Amino acid sequence: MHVTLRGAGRRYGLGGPWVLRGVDLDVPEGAVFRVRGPNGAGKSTLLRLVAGIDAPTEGRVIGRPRTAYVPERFPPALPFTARAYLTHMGRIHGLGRPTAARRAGEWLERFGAGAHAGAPLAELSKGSSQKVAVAAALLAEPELLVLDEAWTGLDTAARDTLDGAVAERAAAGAAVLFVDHDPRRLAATADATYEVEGSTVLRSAGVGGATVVVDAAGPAGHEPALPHPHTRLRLDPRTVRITTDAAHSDAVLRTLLAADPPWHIVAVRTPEPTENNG
Ligand SMILES: Nc1ncnc2c1ncn2[C@@H]1O[C@H](COP(=O)(O)OP(=O)(O)OP(=O)(O)O)[C@@H](O)[C@H]1O
Repeated sequence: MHVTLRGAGRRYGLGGPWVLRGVDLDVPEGAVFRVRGPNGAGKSTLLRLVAGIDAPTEGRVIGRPRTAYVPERFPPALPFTARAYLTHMGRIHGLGRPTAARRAGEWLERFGAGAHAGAPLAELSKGSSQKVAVAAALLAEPELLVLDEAWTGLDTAARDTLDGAVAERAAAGAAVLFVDHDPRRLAATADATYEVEGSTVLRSAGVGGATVVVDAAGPAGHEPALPHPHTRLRLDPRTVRITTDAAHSDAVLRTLLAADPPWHIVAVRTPEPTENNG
């Protein structure tokens, strides 16, 4: 089962600014999608809507796969040991107690936290708490895995383990949506990148390939006719921001310049792929 956002918008408080608006996003089975954007753009907000732990202020979220969500900050002060917490989470996800307890132990071992199984959560280090948080998400074998900077605080070995576990879940047909500040994170696994920009969510071109951003000005209110794969964002009545991949950017520019009346190219830029913007 996949999850779809239709015209989804979220704002906090009465009359607060729209963090997200008019978001259409389809997260199909087996897809691994990265979400990028500057601090405060609304990435966590988007992930909470997709994970179903927050509801949109307007618009709809369609489909509710069995979901596991790892938040940016894991509440560490729960009155459980690591093993008991994981077993409890497994039970919530419908596992029998023996299976939940066995998987709890296996995932703690896999993340190099086996020694902490009997430790109260409140006494764990930040990194060890994070291992428990990702183990809790993985042991339920969710259909949708939502990871909000879940790698932060993990040691190198645990990061690699999480990369591998995400690839495994995707291969098993689960959908994965993640935010991470390392641009190389899951580069080989991710199918697409979505940019949260100006309260909308735009699909970037291929993850490995360069993205080209073209700002073009034309007659007020006109939409450029572009047969090439791209996303667009209206910046003002005359100006449209077109994002495409490098392979199509020349054709996009030619089409804009050959239009009648021609579009004026205001700016062309290639966002640095190593830009540390999540
Ligand atoms: N619960 C909340 N109540 C009020 N405002 C909120 C709440 N959650 C988020 N916001 C606001 O919504 C905007 C987007 O926040 P969000 O956490 O989604 O951004 P982000 O892209 O994940 O940021 P970062 O990269 O810093 O983690 C921010 O202006 C933030 O202050």
